[in-house]
Amino acid sequence: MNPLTADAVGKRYRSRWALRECSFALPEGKVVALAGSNGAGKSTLLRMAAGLVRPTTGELAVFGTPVRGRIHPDVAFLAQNRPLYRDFTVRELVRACAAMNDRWSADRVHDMLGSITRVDYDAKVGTLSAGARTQVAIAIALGRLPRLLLLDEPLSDLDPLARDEALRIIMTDVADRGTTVVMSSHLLSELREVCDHILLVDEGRIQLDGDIEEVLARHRILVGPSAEESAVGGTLISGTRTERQSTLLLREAGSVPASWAAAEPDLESLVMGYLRASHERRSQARDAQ
Ligand SMILES: Nc1ncnc2c1ncn2[C@@H]1O[C@H](COP(=O)(O)OP(=O)(O)OP(=O)(O)O)[C@@H](O)[C@H]1O
Repeated sequence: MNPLTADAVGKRYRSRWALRECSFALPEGKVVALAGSNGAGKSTLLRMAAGLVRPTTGELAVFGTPVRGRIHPDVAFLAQNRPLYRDFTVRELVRACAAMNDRWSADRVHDMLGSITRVDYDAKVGTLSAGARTQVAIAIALGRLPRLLLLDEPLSDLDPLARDEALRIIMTDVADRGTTVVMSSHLLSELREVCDHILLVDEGRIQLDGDIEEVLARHRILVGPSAEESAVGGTLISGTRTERQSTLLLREAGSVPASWAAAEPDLESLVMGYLRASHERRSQARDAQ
């Protein structure tokens, strides 16, 4: 069963739509990269999936059950600001979370904290480094034994070593329990190493949704003389141009003139190409007004 589906979901804050007509069905047991530029609607989508924000239109469902204003028992959500009681020690925090959750595995939390991060249980949460705090927050989220883990920017403000540790905790759970993870982030190169699936949101709409390998294989970056651009076949997503040379991102590239070089994009250039396209659409709409 799909861990998370969205059917024509939209969210309006006052007069402005943050998300519109978003439909998707995420596959089970995958690690999903939720990408998009600042203000694209990633947090809004995750908060709606966690039952913290109600959609204005459409419906989200977790394992087939519509999300109606409360978190599904199989879901754990870690918000961007990692809300933790800073005056508690790690031990007190873990005990408090155990008391607050009907379903809880102390062993899981101790495994994660003990063997992977070696966090000091007697340290006050507020005195931990940002990396250690994130690791504690992820370990606690996993204490709920979620089947769907929603993480909003789990890697932001972490140094490369702390990022690696945080990802290791997450991936250990994926390997041990087949958890589905949806992780918003701007760090595409890091996501590429751990994610199977991409959901790209921009302008409040889903721009890309699919298995990363398949999505990359459907696209090509073409570089060649600007004068011959009209001879290139396929669906143009976006391009950058100098007087002599064009660099184009195409979906389902068709005929490629001999003077052009073609290569499969990496995740970063693919996402950049789509974000550039929506930026161009926004500029054109502004110019037309
Ligand atoms: N509570 C709110 N009230 C009014 N507008 C909001 C609220 N929350 C979000 N928005 C607006 O909705 C849009 C989407 O915001 P959201 O935080 O979901 O984006 P995001 O993709 O998570 O951004 P970032 O990458 O910067 O965290 C933005 O324009 C934001 O200003």
